[in-house]
Amino acid sequence: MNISGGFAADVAGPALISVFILQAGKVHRLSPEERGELLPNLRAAGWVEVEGRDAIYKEFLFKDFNQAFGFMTRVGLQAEKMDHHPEWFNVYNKVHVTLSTHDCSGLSHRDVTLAGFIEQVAAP
Ligand SMILES: C[C@H](O)[C@H](O)[C@H]1CNC2=NC(N)=NC(=O)C2=N1
Repeated sequence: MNISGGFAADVAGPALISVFILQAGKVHRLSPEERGELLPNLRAAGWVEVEGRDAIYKEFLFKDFNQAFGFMTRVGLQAEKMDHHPEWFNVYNKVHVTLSTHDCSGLSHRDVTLAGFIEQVAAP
C-alpha cells in the first residue's frame, strides 16, 4: 500500500482511479456495447429510436382519458422520484412518450430504467 490510495490505486494506477471518481454519480450516454445489449429489449417492447436525436419514443393507446391519465400520474410520480422526466404528449386516450437525458444530451441508463418502469405500468 502507498500514499496514493491502497490496493486499487496500486493495481489500476491513479489515472484510472481519477476516471472512476469523475464518472461517479455522473450520467453518461450509453456506449455502443451497452446499446447492443439494452436496445433490442426496448425495440421488442415497441420503443423506436428517434430520427436525428439520441432518444427513444413509444406511443401508448388506452381505453379512455381516465386510463391514460392514470398511467401519466403513476409514471409522473415515479419520474419525479427519479428526477428524470419524460417528454410526452397526451390527447384523450393517447400518450406519446420520448425519453432522453438532457444532462448528457442523449440516451443513458436512466432512460432505460424509466422505460422499464413505464412498461410495467402500461402492462394490461
Ligand atoms: C436539475 C434537474 O436535476 C435536471 O434538470 C433533471 C430533471 N429531469 C430530467 N429529465 C430528463 N429526461 N433528463 C434530464 O437530464 C433531467 N434532468
